[in-house]
Amino acid sequence: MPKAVVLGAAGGIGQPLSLLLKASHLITELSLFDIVNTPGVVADLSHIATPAQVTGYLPPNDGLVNALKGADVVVIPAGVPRKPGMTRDDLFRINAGIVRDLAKAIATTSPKAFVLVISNPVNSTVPIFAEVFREHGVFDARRLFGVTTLDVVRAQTFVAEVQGDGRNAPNVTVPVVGGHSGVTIVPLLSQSQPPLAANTSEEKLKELTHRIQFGGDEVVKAKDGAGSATLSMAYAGAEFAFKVLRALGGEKGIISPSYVHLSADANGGGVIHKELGRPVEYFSAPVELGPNGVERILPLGKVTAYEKALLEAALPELEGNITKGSEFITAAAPAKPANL
Ligand SMILES: NC(=O)c1ccc[n+]([C@@H]2O[C@H](COP(=O)([O-])OP(=O)(O)OC[C@H]3O[C@@H](n4cnc5c(N)ncnc54)[C@H](O)[C@@H]3O)[C@@H](O)[C@H]2O)c1
Ligand SMILES: O=C(O)C[C@H](O)C(=O)O
Repeated sequence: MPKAVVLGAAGGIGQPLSLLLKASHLITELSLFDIVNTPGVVADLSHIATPAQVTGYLPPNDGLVNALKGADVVVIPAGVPRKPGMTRDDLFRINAGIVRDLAKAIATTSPKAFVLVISNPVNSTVPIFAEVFREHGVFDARRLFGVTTLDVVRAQTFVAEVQGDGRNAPNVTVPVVGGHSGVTIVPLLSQSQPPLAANTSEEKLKELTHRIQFGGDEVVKAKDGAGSATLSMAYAGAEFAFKVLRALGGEKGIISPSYVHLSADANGGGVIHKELGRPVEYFSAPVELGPNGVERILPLGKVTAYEKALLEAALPELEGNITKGSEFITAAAPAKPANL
């Protein structure tokens, strides 16, 4: 039975996420790391009568390394959240260095683990992980995931509300693709199941799209300086982690959108490149999960002219975010000695 690790476990997301993981019977070991307050979180969770045995670690010494030893799945909500008026990209200055250091520890301690990145800006932090893993010779695109599940969860909820039955949210499916910030979040509302009413106005479609793209801002505004989504993110992060764990356990046919390097499937994301009309390195698309991680990236399928325009609007920002993340590592790498 697998070991799950949470890095940033004492934070706003980390605590409820660790609770949901502790409550799950899919894991037997739950290892928590944070730079503060881990012992209290561990003491609290360890009284819950579920199989997972909880251990906690702090820096300095080998806290992070010990937390990561033998990890099968590492979930990462470490880093600072937004305040009103900030974009996710504004978090790069602080979070890029945090995730780089966590990535180095994973690369050297648990290079085979599935890595689920929540820390923002996800569009850039995932490329940071990939480049650090590449530098250490352990990059496997099939095992690195940007967690975009919250966008899907929001889409389910908001579409069910528009359909007049909020209670049906768990039965609604809406693919949400692209990235995880503003216009890079692209809901494919034409593929909603159950479908939106045929007479849904263009205005309503735009309103719904905007709400899914900027749902995070609603929470940041309501929290008024006290952070961003934590509880809904913990729910979404756990939901995705459970899918990964079930696939790891051999369950077949599990599909979930996730932000991945498109080399993760056998044809290198060729289907998506064709659909988008240009190559893009990372993209959130529905992926089929298996015991080795990504088994297959599914095509986006039929999109409307409106959705095509949304995809076109998403790509420049997404590509800029990807380059920023990758170059944070590659530009800092020492130059290779010239071949004499
Ligand atoms: N992917 C998504 O959909 C999504 C959704 C919500 C929030 N987020 C992001 O998740 C991150 C965390 O949000 P939060 O609300 O939990 O913030 P928070 O400030 O409440 O918690 C962050 C935790 O990270 C810890 N931390 C900082 N540096 C660390 C390090 N080097 N190693 C380990 N832990 C470290 C902090 O001590 C803190 O406990 C933010 O970047 C936020 O933007 C992403
Ligand atoms: O909005 C944020 O900054 C946090 C998160 O990315 C979200 O979508 O809620």
